[in-house]
Amino acid sequence: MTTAAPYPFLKGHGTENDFVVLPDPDGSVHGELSAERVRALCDRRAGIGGDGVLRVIRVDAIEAGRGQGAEWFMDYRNHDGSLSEMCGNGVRVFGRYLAREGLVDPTRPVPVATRGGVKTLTFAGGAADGKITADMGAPEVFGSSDVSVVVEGEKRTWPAVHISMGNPHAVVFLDEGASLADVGPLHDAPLHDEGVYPDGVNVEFVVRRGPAHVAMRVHERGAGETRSCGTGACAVMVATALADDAGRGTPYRIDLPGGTLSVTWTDDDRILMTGPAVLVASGTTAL
Ligand SMILES: N[C@@H](CCC[C@H](N)C(=O)O)C(=O)O
Repeated sequence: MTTAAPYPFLKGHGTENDFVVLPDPDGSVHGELSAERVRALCDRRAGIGGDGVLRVIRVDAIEAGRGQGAEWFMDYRNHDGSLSEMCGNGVRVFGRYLAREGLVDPTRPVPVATRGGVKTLTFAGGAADGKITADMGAPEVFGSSDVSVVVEGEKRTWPAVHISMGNPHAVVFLDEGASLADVGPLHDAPLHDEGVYPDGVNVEFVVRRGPAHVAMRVHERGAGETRSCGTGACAVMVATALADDAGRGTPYRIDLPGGTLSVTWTDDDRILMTGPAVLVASGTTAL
């Protein structure tokens, strides 16, 4: 691997879904950010460590003319260097960085361009340091009977609900009385139908905790089991609200190993996800 000149990075997380943030406003620092470099940065022993990388780059430097009013593009990469359309925890961390650096005005909605379209961030109380709500747009629900997930170690197959939040999800409801630990270790990616998910899938396992309240574990495409997944929490909320036949506008509490997110499905078919976003370190690296 080639060694780069030292360049700035930050480390942040949203409900312990953690990211290496790479400021690269005009695209001159990283050029074509290689999968190899992403893997080196995300390595938890030899690198900085993270579930993914968030490159902060101006729309004009990467997708000129496609920002629909957004100035900034979240160039998201998974831990293994693969691309994803969207990252829900990542976009809040991305917004935290922009607000902290004075690159956006947190008293106003902030549009962020992603491969999954423009997502708009709202900062609680207009403050740069409170919770952040991401308007994740409309979910796509593809049905509930023809998708299954197999966790090899447990030799179990579950039906799953196929939902897209820009990226693909399979939501599995465990039987009443089951616990999330019953799924067993999620070291390997759950098996899934390649015909349904040709580009892989994020798999969520869900138990109910009470009215409009669930808990979940997630195995992320390109990252393994993580402590949280924002788009996964949104997919889980949609699947649960459909199962509940719930009216729109009810906030659902989604507990994850790394924290709690609140997700609401609006009357006009948008998913609003609210949660924390934290920057914990900054420095330079030549990785
Ligand atoms: N952790 C993210 C999702 C990241 C992308 C995902 N692994 C994929 O490949 O689609 C989130 O918070 O949404």
